[in-house]
Amino acid sequence: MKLPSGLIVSCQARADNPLHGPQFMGAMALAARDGGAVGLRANGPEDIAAVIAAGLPVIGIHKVFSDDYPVYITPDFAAAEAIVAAGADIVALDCTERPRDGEHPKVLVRRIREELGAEVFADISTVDEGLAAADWGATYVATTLSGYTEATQPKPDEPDLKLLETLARRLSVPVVAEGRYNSPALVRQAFGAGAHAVVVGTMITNPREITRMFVAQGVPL
Ligand SMILES: CC(=O)N[C@H](C=O)[C@@H](O)[C@H](O)[C@H](O)COP(=O)(O)O
Repeated sequence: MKLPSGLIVSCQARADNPLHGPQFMGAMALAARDGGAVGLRANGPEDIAAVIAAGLPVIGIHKVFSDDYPVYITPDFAAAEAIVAAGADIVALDCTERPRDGEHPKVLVRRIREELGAEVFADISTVDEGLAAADWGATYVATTLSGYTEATQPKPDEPDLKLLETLARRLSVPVVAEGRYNSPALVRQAFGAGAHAVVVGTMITNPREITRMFVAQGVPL
């Protein structure tokens, strides 16, 4: 399924989160769909299989953490294969130039498209990485990793609208805004800057973080 233009909701909860698990992420997906989301992003085969029931296009990722390498979003072909088998329409992967254990992202993009027949969603952090990923054949380029790589730290509170705007101007593939789009006003700015779609995670699907924000910013000491 192609990714329509609109709001995409990322339904993710790590193992330490009380909402971890396919039952919760499946329910989040239904709520997001009923609220008007046009697509979903989910992590790992189990959660992906659960969110598919919402009937929206799914951007699948497979986070695999390593002590030796910084790349963890779908770091290798086996990780991509597992999420396509679970039903992901689109595979998102780290397309930064950071060191990894295994094949270069250029090779992964080609293999995912040719061998798995899936579309590729390139998570990048800089203009050069975005241009390279589009050259390699990525179907979508997304600003997901801005603020999370050495080249883009320290992480600001605001999303990287400048990166989005530059890529949208220079690329012919759809550019997706992702990372710290924490309010409807910022989502609107992303569309104004040329985004094809905007992915929102924490502020919609992570009640623990939302509660922390209310407590930190709203409750008097
Ligand atoms: C850097 C990284 O690992 N980002 C992850 C990618 O899948 C998720 O943890 C984010 O929640 C997602 O990108 C949405 O962003 P935000 O939660 O800021 O709306």
